[in-house]
Amino acid sequence: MDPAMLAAFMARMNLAPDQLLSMQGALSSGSRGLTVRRPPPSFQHDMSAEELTEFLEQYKQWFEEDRTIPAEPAPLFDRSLLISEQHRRRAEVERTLSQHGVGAGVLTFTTFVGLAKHSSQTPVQDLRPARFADMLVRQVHVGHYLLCRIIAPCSRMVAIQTMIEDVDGVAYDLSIYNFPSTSDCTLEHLDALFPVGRILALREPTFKAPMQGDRPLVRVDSPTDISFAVAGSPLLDGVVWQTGAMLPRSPTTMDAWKQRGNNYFKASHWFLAAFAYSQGLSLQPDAAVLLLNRAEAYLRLMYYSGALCDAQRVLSIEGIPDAHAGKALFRLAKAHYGRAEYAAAQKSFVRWKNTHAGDPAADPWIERCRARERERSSGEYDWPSLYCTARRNIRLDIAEYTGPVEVRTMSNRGGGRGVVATKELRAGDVLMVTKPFVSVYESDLPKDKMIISLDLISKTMKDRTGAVSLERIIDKIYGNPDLRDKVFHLYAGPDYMSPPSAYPPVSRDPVSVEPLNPKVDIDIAQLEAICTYNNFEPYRLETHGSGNDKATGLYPLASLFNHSCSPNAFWYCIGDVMIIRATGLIPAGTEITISYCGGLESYEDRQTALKKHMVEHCTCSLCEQDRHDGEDRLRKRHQLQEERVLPAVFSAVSLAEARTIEKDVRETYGRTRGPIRPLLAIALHAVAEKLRATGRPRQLREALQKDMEAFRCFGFEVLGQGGTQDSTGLPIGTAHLPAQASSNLRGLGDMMLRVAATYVELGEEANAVQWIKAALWLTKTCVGDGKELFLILHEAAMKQVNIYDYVDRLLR
Ligand SMILES: C[S@@+](CC[C@H](N)C(=O)[O-])C[C@H]1O[C@@H](n2cnc3c(N)ncnc32)[C@H](O)[C@@H]1O
Repeated sequence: MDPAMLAAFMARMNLAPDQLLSMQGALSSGSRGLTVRRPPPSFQHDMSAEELTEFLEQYKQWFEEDRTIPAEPAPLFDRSLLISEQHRRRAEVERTLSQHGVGAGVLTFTTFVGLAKHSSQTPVQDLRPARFADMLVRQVHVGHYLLCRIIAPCSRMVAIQTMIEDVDGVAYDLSIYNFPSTSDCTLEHLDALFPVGRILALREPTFKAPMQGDRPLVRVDSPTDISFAVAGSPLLDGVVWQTGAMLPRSPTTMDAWKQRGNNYFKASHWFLAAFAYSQGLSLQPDAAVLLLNRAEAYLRLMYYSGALCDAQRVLSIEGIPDAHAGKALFRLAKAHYGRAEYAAAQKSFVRWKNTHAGDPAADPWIERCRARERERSSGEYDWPSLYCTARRNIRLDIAEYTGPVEVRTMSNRGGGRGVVATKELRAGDVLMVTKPFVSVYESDLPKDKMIISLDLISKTMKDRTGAVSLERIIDKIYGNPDLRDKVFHLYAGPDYMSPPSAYPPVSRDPVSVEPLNPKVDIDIAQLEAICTYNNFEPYRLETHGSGNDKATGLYPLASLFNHSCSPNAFWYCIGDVMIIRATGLIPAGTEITISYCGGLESYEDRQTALKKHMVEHCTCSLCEQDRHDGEDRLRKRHQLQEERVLPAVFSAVSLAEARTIEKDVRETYGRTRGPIRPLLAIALHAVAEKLRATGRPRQLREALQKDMEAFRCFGFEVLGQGGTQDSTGLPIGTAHLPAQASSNLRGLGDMMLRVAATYVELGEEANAVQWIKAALWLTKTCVGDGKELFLILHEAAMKQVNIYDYVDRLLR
């Protein structure tokens, strides 16, 4: 920095002349330094659950302690040294990436969620400009924006990192988090978004003390806090850069931007294409081709709100050529479809068809619109076909359905709301079929990158699908600003204002998407809390919860259900579609609960899972009974579950040893508790399997007894071993499904079929048929449909015990 600039800076900082010397010393070394603070506790990847909780407590304490250090001026750093430092970082990242490309292992990143962070809610035009000289470290500059210019190429860890200068030529690091399209992008992609010379206006920036060293940095968490000040922007009026002009090498005409956008589009870089078209549009706002092209790019990005607005704008331009109008109409129709406005979509597709005689392009779309409308009004779906599609493609195209339920105020629940039945419901009734706002599956993510996200709200570690889901939600709101309330009206915990009592929020009109100057505010801290309180780990029926495809999904409507470990409704997913059904009779007006912790057997596991969802103390009947069994029994049961009640153990031990395990598990349940004893059910069935393996009639009969008891322990009403039946003629009661149904649907059906196979072996066909019918009833009630899906779901189990053909014939 030249002496004149330094003097100007000193004057702005209100620093006395005698401070100049130390300041100058700091220029090259940065040694004047910030207040020394103790280093944060360090995280180890192999921490136990207890150590992790302890670490997260300590980290939070450290963070809060750090916040009590008063804000202070930042030391100055030599601009050219910072630039060369950033070039060095960039080269390092390039090296790492090129080595990484040849299989150098997994890159691991750690991030924290749940720390205080500011996101601006004030439009940039209502803010006042600030310069670094006005800014203090450890301060959020509310009421101001920082006009800055990128002076070195980007690098990245979790955040995008670069170097910026303000109008005075004072330079510091900039970290940008959560910017759309950048989570796994190349450095060239970053260069296109944030090239050297790009001018940004950062709304209400946070100037942060660094974790290491003493170089403070500007941290931007919300992408909506960034406005891109392009040529002609009023933000640049009268601005003179001390270090001289420095324009990014970018197009200066609308046509050149269009060309650039088209190049990106051809390379499937949809966001970069939309970004380029937006820059062209800043030069010529009514350029129909740019709007049309951007609408198409937005469709690919699933920015349906943006696509709809752009297409509408084209259609409103007077004298638009027919070809443009046709394209705009088709894109408008697709945008309506993406927004689940099926009637409006159908109308637009039909309009298009009417002006394109003989062209069948709209026909399949019209058919899809009709199918979606049918699903939405009837709640009826082609489950076998959806199930088969979901095995290849997780994201399913269906319309959502909301059954006879509604959200009501519930003051005894965190968030103050819950879901109730609006009419009497019975086992298997569909309450909701719902799509995620976003979902992320392990299989969506690159194999060579690991993000560990440490959640300081729930004091738990999230898997990387959890970390990525936050980025995806931000991206979706960025491109669909009118959907913001759908997420932001969810419960964010007691640190935030109570959400509105009604849900879902009233639908808003679509909002245009302007990447240069976003029209929506996304509060990242609140969003992180919303994710902690509301995210699901979707259990997919077609993978049978195998755990190979971990996932995180935000299902806003389903998030309104409160938890119970013995719920009156159960849920599962086919692909990414969540289905919620009643477990049994639910009188009108009764609260409907679902389980947040799947089919976890042990009390301890359930409490750990509930911690992630911020349910402090579950008061459901199962938890009450478990607590009544006492801590010793619960500890013993958990230990048995972890060490003994495992398929590998049962297959290795003798029948006598298996019986001992069953006895040990039995003793962990108090005599007086109710019949639901999930771990005992598993042990009993394992013993039954060992008995079956002997093939001897006496043992086969005992196996049947064990399985009957197992069914009772899971929560079925067993009406008799091939004996008494109710009016349905089935050997189990059909008024009620066990809570286990959702997470072990296939397992329970398989068990029934093994019972049937045993009866076949004993020559008691009538009983065998009853149990096959029971398994069929279970599939029908839990998943809908009958034979087709039943045969698919249980094919492996039936083939294993040689009854597939027998069952197939029976059901024909
Ligand atoms: C996904 S939200 C459920 C809907 C929430 N009640 C609302 O008003 O938006 C999860 C939060 O609801 C509350 N909650 C859920 N089940 C509960 C229960 N059984 N008892 C008390 N609060 C519960 C907890 O605060 C939990 O973190």
